[in-house]
Amino acid sequence: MASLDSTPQAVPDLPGPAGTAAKQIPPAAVARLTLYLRALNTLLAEGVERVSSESLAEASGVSSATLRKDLSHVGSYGTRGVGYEVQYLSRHIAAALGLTHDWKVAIVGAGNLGKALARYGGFESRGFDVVAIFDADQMVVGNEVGWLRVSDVADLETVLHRTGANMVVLALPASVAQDVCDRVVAAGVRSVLSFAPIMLQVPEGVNLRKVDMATELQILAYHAQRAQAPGQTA
Ligand SMILES: NC(=O)c1ccc[n+]([C@@H]2O[C@H](COP(=O)([O-])OP(=O)(O)OC[C@H]3O[C@@H](n4cnc5c(N)ncnc54)[C@H](O)[C@@H]3O)[C@@H](O)[C@H]2O)c1
Repeated sequence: MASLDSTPQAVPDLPGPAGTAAKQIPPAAVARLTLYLRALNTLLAEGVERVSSESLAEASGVSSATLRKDLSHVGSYGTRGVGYEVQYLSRHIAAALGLTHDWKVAIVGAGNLGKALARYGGFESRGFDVVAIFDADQMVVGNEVGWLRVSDVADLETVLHRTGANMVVLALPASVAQDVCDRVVAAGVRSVLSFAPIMLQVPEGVNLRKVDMATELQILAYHAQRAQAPGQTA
């Protein structure tokens, strides 16, 4: 086990005030940190103050060795025989993931997907405030979605600026996604999540993530048919 020390102190790889980590955390570790954070927040809600690496690893579905290695990226080592202080570690991970930053999310496209996302109540508690939703269809503009009113995409730049949106979700047809993405980027937004089934181009310095459920389903289908094939195990 690595040397163990849970004293709350400044660590070299904690994020700066803008939420940018001084040291790059490997993408797979970033994904697992979100799992640890969820488990820690459940423990916090239950009033648990300390947790062993074994228990936290089990609650997150990883091995304790992986957990300890991942946590070394955020500079939190826990105390041998005592474990991790739940609130301290949760704050550390949230800071490393940039979740102490004030994230304001705008959704472009108020169709089936955009409306469902805007109405989902689970983003706010995870640090994401949905501040605007846009559409181009004048039959949709002005409609209420949750507590928001659909803005005209013609006013995209003005509304992004007024609301301080710093993340944009594209829930648009593929045919218009690149044009809208270009406008979003030109308006100064540096984080874009796209559901549109098309490869988008963004300049360097802009983070683009694509969600493709169809691809995920295809991967599942591949594993399912392999598991069903005679002589194969899952
Ligand atoms: N990746 C995934 O897992 C996944 C899952 C579902 C849908 N999708 C994709 O997400 C997108 C949205 O799906 P949906 O079911 O909500 O479609 P939808 O047709 O219900 O909604 C699209 C909305 O975009 C609006 N729109 C069109 N052009 C626009 C523009 N220039 N500016 C602003 N708004 C504009 C339309 O008026 C419409 O309201 C589609 O591209 C779909 O293929 C992806």
